[in-house]
Amino acid sequence: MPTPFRIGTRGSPLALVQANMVRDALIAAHGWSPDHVEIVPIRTTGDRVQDRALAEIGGKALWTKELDRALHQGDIDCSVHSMKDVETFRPDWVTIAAMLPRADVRDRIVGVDSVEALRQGAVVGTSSPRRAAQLRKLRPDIETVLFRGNVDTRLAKLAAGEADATFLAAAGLERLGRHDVGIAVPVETMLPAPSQGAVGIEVRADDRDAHARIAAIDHPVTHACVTAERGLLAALHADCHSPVGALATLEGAILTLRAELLSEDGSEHVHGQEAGAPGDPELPRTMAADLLARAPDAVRRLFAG
Ligand SMILES: NCc1[nH]cc(CCC(=O)O)c1CC(=O)O
Repeated sequence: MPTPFRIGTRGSPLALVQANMVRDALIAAHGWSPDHVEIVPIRTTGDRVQDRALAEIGGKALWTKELDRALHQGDIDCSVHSMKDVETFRPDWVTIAAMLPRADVRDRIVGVDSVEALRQGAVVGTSSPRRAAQLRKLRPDIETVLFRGNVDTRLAKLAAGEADATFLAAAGLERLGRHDVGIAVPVETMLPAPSQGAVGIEVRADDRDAHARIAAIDHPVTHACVTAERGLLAALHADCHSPVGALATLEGAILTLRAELLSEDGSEHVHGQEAGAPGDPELPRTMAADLLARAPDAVRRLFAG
């Protein structure tokens, strides 16, 4: 029997579904037999710590540190991530070799049918600085409380009356088969997090075999859009503390990047939209410079880098 190709993943239900999508794609692309691919779940600090905001306890590295170590040591051949959870700046020894086709990029609101339908003074559970700021931009009367944990934990908190509503990414809900949960919020109302809905696969930069195998399942449209969104984050020196929404779309040969930066309470904000060639690293850089130049002080201060 050949040595199986090892796919490293976090152990959460969503992460395992996404790892299985990668497994299925590899089997289909290479005609491999199912026992040629092995899924290796790895428990991360981010999975263990559920009671504080992600930003507070160390950011996106919490989801990637243990997986990085396993990849670096050669315990796994690739690692699968929600691109939204992948740090803006990655070490040189690792390469994002592919992205799967993106799912619905929108947030879903759970508990009420829309942002507009929230009662005056409602309480909304979220730990996302972006969602809190975007919500309070539209509805300054609303209060936010900390909500973390997996989908079921958050829904249980909602059912227990800890909040009137919460937000969850449509992508995660769909991949978990929870099509019944929540109502999609239009991107015009809440611009999604950069990379939301995209699954990425990393390999060691020096592992040419793994790179070739993984590159075969790449979805170039998703890859181009998410690369532009991540380029914007890099140019802004932004991370998971930063209230920023961004969404790139590709139609024909034109990539359109939309972005919004907000102050923490959402009272100040700046929005931009620019079109250009996919893969042009100048597009997100120019956009970042333009947004920062136009941003009110309370916003620019958050992106001082
Ligand atoms: N920050 C946690 C996280 N990372 C990826 C997803 C969902 C899947 C995705 O957006 O790709 C979620 C949950 C959420 O935001 O509701």
